[in-house]
Amino acid sequence: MSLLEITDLSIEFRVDTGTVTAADGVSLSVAEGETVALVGESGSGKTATALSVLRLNPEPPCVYAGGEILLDGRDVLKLSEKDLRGIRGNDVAMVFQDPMTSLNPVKRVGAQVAEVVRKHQGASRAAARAAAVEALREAGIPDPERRAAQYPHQLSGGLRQRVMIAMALVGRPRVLIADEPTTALDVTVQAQILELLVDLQRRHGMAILLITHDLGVVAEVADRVVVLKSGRVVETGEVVPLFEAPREDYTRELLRATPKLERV
Ligand SMILES: Nc1ncnc2c1ncn2[C@@H]1O[C@H](COP(=O)(O)OP(=O)(O)OP(=O)(O)O)[C@@H](O)[C@H]1O
Repeated sequence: MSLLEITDLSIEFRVDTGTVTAADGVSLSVAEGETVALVGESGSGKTATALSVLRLNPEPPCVYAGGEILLDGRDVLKLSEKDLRGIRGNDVAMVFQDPMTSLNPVKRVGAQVAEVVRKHQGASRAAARAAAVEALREAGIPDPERRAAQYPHQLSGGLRQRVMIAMALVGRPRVLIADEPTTALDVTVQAQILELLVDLQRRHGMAILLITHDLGVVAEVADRVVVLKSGRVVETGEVVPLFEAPREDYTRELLRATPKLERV
């Protein structure tokens, strides 16, 4: 059994104007050390599906109308809020598109990472600060001591994303969910962040669920791909064979929108 096994998942948002079905019988799995990409056009249900792994869709209006999400054999949909708190950041961590909205603008980044260290390891203030600098170094931030003393706005977008990755990895998660982690960055920096994720995965053997609309990114880093359309999986398979011979017109359309595909 894979580390993460989503089976027949249905997610609904029950809003004033009616019910929006964000996932309609989605099944996918991610094994240890594997990267699975979730692709699809805007509104296809990628983020709602990914957030459901940590039960982070707001309930209400979100209702999990069916299916299961097994994390190491435990169904996330049946867990108490207390158990979920134990999973978030420990077993499963997330990295989002825009680090500026997740980082506190008036706190030095080192202190923000140290806070996460203290939460996970209960370390002393000094030990947490040292561990934070190490985490920043591991995330490929040059001169991490100096950077730790800076505020988010003093860092480039790429460095801010590295800070977020450092924070996500402090709890040594077994699953990392990366939702459009490079979309806000320019192309060169995108490639560096993807390389960092691949490198960290090799070192720690994490399972990565990567949400992106960019099939170029998928071609570079993913092992398998799951194609979503209107909340349904229309096609799934290993990246290279699927990209070479997509079965569905929808996948072909997505591929046509991608200028060039390369693998690192
Ligand atoms: N909190 C919410 N309340 C109401 N509807 C929601 C909520 N979150 C998502 N939805 C709806 O669920 C559907 C799927 O949205 P989701 O964000 O998962 O798509 P996506 O594939 O991630 O799109 P994008 O690439 O634009 O982020 C959409 O119709 C969206 O409007």
